[in-house]
Amino acid sequence: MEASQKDFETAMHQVKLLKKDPGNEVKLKLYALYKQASEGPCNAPKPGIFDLINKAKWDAWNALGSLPKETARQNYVDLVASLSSSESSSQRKPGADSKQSGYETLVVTSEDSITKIMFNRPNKKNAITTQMYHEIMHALDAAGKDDSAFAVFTGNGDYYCSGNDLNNFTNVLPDEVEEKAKHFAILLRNFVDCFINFPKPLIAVVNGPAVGISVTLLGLFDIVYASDRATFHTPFSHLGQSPEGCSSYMFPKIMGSAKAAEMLIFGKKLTAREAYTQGLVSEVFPDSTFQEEVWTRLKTYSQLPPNAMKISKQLIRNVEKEKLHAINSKESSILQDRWQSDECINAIMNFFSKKAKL
Ligand SMILES: CCCCCCCCCCC/C=C/C(=O)SCCNC(=O)CCNC(=O)[C@H](O)C(C)(C)COP(=O)(O)OP(=O)(O)OC[C@H]1O[C@@H](n2cnc3c(N)ncnc32)[C@H](O)[C@@H]1OP(=O)(O)O
Repeated sequence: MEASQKDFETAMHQVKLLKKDPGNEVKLKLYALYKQASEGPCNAPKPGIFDLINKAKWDAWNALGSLPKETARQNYVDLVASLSSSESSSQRKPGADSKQSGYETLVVTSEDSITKIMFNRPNKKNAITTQMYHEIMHALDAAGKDDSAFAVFTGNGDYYCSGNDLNNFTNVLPDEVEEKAKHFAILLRNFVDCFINFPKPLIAVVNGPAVGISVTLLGLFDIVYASDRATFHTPFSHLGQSPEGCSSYMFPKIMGSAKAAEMLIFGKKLTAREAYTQGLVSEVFPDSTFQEEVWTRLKTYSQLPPNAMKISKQLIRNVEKEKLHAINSKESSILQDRWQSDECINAIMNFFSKKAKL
């Protein structure tokens, strides 16, 4: 049914009740539709080029050409209805309805133009199970296509993430090891590829200790904020394994080969301050104010023009994309062999016999 004059008047009243400024672009659209609906095609003289505000209004109205009054009225009523409904949904309790369904190991929310992907196995220090690898890939794919400005990873509980869930190694029968190792190498390669390919700014909010692959991936993030309680640990040699997440290339590039070697070969654990000094972390915050300071800042950044941010991210990252894919492929194939080695199998058995807490 077409909008009536009464609907139009009600919409004009609703506009005045909007609590949030809808922004200049929307206000110009409202103005143009209002003028077209009430007076028809633009008939006012064109303002001078330095009369910027009136010229913008005139341009918006004039751009509607010969749009019929009834259509303009309908479009005006529809636009106001969408503004009112998005305002009332944004007034709902934060997080109440923004949580995306279909995830068991993550909490994925979209609010304030930010897609937040939270590791959600706090009792297991957010260790990454095979299900979680798949859910993260799915969440990244969706976040790359949704209307958020950027994606943020963080952890629920006291840990950011304790890396690969070592239970991924259990339940593998001796005659299945070769096949499983091949399968996991493909999974790992695809998983890391999702981070290399992610088109928007990618931010880590490292709320606590980070281990293994959750650390190496940080080299593929654009910004890393850390609580001063966070630590960064890549105990690959202890586990009979080798670096992944493109860290064999990104870490020496970020922190220099001497510092990267200490982390990736000897498993030196860094404090948040050390990680900051070495360029892995953008900024460190006191744990007591971490969440508040970081999210306030991210909300402000999320209001910047999203396409500009996306293009800048891609300019920074795309030069090395092919190289990173090749490195990822190499690291995954080396790990495929490592997982079948005695060094690795013994280290995993040690973890489960609780002989070797890292
Ligand atoms: C055949 C081929 C299969 C290949 C499969 C490979 C799949 C892809 C691999 C990609 C490459 C990734 C590499 C890495 O990430 S290497 C790093 C791996 N992570 C670790 O080695 C950390 C192990 N955990 C610990 O050392 C400690 O738990 C930790 C220091 C993190 C915390 O110690 P704390 O004493 O504070 O707490 P608990 O140990 O009591 O932990 C609480 C419970 O959480 C469980 N937990 C924690 N981390 C892990 C983990 N990574 N894997 C599995 N389980 C984990 C821990 O066991 C406790 O559980 P319970 O309460 O049930 O005992």
